Amino acid sequence: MKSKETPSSLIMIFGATGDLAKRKLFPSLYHLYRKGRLGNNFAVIGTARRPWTHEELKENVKDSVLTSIGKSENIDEFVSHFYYQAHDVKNTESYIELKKLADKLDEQYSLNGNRIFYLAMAPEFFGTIAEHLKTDGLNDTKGFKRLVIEKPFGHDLESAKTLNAQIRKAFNEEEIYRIDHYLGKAMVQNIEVIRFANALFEPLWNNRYISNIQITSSEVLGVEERARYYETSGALRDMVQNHMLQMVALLAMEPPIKLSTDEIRSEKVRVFRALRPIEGDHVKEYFVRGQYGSGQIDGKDVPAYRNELNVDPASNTETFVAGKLMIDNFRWAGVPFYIRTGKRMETKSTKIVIQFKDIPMNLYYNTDHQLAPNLLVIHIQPEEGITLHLNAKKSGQHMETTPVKLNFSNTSTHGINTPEAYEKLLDDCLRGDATNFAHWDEVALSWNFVDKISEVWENKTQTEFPNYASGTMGPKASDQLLEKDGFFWWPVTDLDIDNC
Ligand SMILES: NC(=O)C1=CN([C@@H]2O[C@H](COP(=O)(O)OP(=O)(O)OC[C@H]3O[C@@H](n4cnc5c(N)ncnc54)[C@H](OP(=O)(O)O)[C@@H]3O)[C@@H](O)[C@H]2O)C=CC1
Ligand SMILES: O=C1O[C@H](COP(=O)(O)O)[C@@H](O)[C@H](O)[C@H]1O
Repeated sequence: MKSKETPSSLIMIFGATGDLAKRKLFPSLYHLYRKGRLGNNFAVIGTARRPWTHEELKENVKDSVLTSIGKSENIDEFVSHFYYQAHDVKNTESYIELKKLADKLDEQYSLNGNRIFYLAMAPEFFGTIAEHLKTDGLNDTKGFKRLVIEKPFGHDLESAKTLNAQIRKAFNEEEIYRIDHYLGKAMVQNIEVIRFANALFEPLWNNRYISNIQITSSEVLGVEERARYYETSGALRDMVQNHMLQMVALLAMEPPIKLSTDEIRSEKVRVFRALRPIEGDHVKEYFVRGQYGSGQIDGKDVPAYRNELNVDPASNTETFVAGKLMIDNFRWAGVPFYIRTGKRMETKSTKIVIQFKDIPMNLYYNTDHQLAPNLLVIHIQPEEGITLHLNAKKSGQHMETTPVKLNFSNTSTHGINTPEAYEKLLDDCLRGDATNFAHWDEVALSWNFVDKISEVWENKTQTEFPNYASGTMGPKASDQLLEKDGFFWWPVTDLDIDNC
């Protein structure tokens, strides 16, 4: 559970010259500082190989924050808390220098030995850094020690186990914060509240009333500069193993007995344990993979995945996945959870559609329009909110129905901008709340599920790649996946709050 006190802490960012630090971490720390969530007893050490000075880091932090807030502001006081130490994570001696600086700042800012180590670096370094933090005494202080680890947490179950064993030599499970930034998104956090704080939904949240659940997370961007990583990952490892399965778990879990980290995590783990394994010949029945071809985005031509920088021209990597997940427990027996995610799709959107079963008898059957099913749409991004699709009487003399929508827009209610996911997660970590981070058991079970699918895909080259044009919603087979069950993907753009 979250502590209400403003913590004092040293925050050490490994990979401080990188993209994540610049685009997400520095601005998030600034927002926390502005809101008084960081207090004044903090110091940040940025490290990377580049021979920057403290001043160069400060300039970079300034630039990143001002770009992010889009206006000029005096942030010198905030920036004065930042320090830089050039450091190669493979070099033992530089940890000794790092420790000296950390101990000095600890005293200067009265940090009580509290330390957060944020690994914003390529995953191949995670294990080495964790080991050095222990052997070189950086985590040997009297305060709290927390290790924040970026994704991907391994490449498969085996490598994830190896990594976990490495970091567990230096940190306890309670000290490890495995980031899944979707768990910091306002509306992902809202799933629990919608379900467990509304008498209206919880009684209906089961296979008696829900016919299917659809989760779409589509991106317009292509692979950009990340092909080296993405070629070894693909959409299944990049998005499904973590973000998509985490959303499934939050939608499907039983109500926890209380809102503690352990209780929530244990309910999510039970969902992963109930996930029907999809393996061997069943993979093609339940899962569809796609790779984008060339096409048009916003009227501009974009290249096929195989023509992107650093991509193998015969690449078998999937940039799109659609799947049907079954949760074999009492609550969800028979209810498909459809997921789809991909790059270079028509629109940037993450939405969850809960489709309720039709009413038992339609009194209005003979009117012009057949009754539309009730839908609960949870808008995760870019807009944040909920829409409930109902049927009402059309105004006029006749007894005709018309679909109506009840909207709640999170952004318009709570101000212009809800906090960035990273801001919330950093705040949680500072306060020792690991609820919105992935526990090892969740990571292991989700790799176990995904490995069985990737095993089949890696052994069988997809001869039809590319199989969807950039700017579309994926391959035809993704639509057929639902059609064979008598459903269809609700078009995400039609469901936008603005279109209501
Ligand atoms: N960028 C993003 O939006 C997201 C990133 N992530 C994850 O965050 C992590 C970082 O990603 P990102 O910032 O994009 O990566 P970048 O490649 O932009 O940054 C990598 C950082 O690591 C440093 N580095 C590389 N090798 C060494 C070394 N031997 N010793 C010390 N420092 C080193 C680099 O600095 P230098 O060259 O100066 O040494 C740089 O600061 C990855 O795990 C990624 O998967 C996750 C979600 C989103
Ligand atoms: O983790 C990742 O997520 C992003 C999508 O995140 P979003 O918050 O913009 O939806 C994805 O582009 C990236 O490939 C993946 O590594």
